[in-house]
Amino acid sequence: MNPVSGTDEPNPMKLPDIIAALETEDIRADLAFTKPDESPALLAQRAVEEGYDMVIVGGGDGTVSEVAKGLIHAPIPLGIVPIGTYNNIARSLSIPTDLAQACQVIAQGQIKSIDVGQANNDAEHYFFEAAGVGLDAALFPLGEEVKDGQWGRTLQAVRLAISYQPQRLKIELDRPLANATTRTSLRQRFLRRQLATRSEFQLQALLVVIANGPYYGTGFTVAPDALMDDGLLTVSVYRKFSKWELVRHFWSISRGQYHYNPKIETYQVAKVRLSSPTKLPFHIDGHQIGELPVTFQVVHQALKVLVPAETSSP
Ligand SMILES: Nc1ncnc2c1ncn2[C@@H]1O[C@H](COP(=O)(O)OP(=O)(O)OP(=O)(O)O)[C@@H](O)[C@H]1O
Repeated sequence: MNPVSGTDEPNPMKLPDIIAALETEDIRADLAFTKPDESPALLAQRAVEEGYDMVIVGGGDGTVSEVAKGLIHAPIPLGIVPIGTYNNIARSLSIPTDLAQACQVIAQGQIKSIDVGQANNDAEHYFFEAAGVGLDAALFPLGEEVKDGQWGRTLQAVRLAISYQPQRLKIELDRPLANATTRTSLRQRFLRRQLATRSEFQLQALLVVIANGPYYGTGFTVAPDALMDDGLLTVSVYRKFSKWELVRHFWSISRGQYHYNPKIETYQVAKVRLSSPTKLPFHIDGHQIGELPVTFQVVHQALKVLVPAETSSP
């Protein structure tokens, strides 16, 4: 459990309720708290080695993803008690935020093997929500401080967003465009006819989001149709957006309303490579970890998670 995830009452005060809810479900758990400067992935790995039946994480997306990293390809599942601020991973998996209901899912739900994203085939660089290149990668370093209500940082983020220019990018998909296209914009339909057999293209874009699930960041519905178990990442290319359109779009997706916009091209692939003639950073789950070129790929069914029984995907 992360004692500081979320913004409401301190998590240790929720502990008696969580333990009682687990006991009601006949689950007896040993408890460990996360530390600010130590990845809880190690705790999860140790639990696997010591023969525990499952690992239950109480925390937000940062904590859930760190614990999950320790369980990639492990034989035991992850149970999630979402007590973070946005809980995108839990939301993507239809796990309730009510503590008792979340514990019920852990006891009575089904085990689902979900996909995980990976950057550059690097065992250190898994992602669960989304990766990105362009404006959001530039903004994410400011994100945590904005989340903490530091208004100076918010102003800095707005200034950066307004002055950010579209970037030249080369996008290489692992399949021909015609096979990667989901909902089609006019340009996509044009591409589909003209370039159906091509799998790479060059363009200028404000940002490219590579989503594993529907939600990321501060609760954005970024890829409403993304499933976490289909072996595919959803690549959304934001082209020719005016700043005003972008603000409007992100405002509405932060409120769960996703409107299909013909200026967003969407592709579904298992692997995508992005490169650029300029130095551009990329992020995974909000952490800026390197510069282009980068290859993102899906690791199919990498993680076992307890989700509500008989719920259709994600
Ligand atoms: N014992 C601790 N004391 C202080 N900070 C901690 C401790 N354990 C973990 N952290 C920090 O908590 C952060 C992760 O928080 P987490 O993402 O779980 O919550 P959140 O930000 O409220 O939720 P969400 O990501 O869903 O919005 C990491 O930055 C980590 O370093």
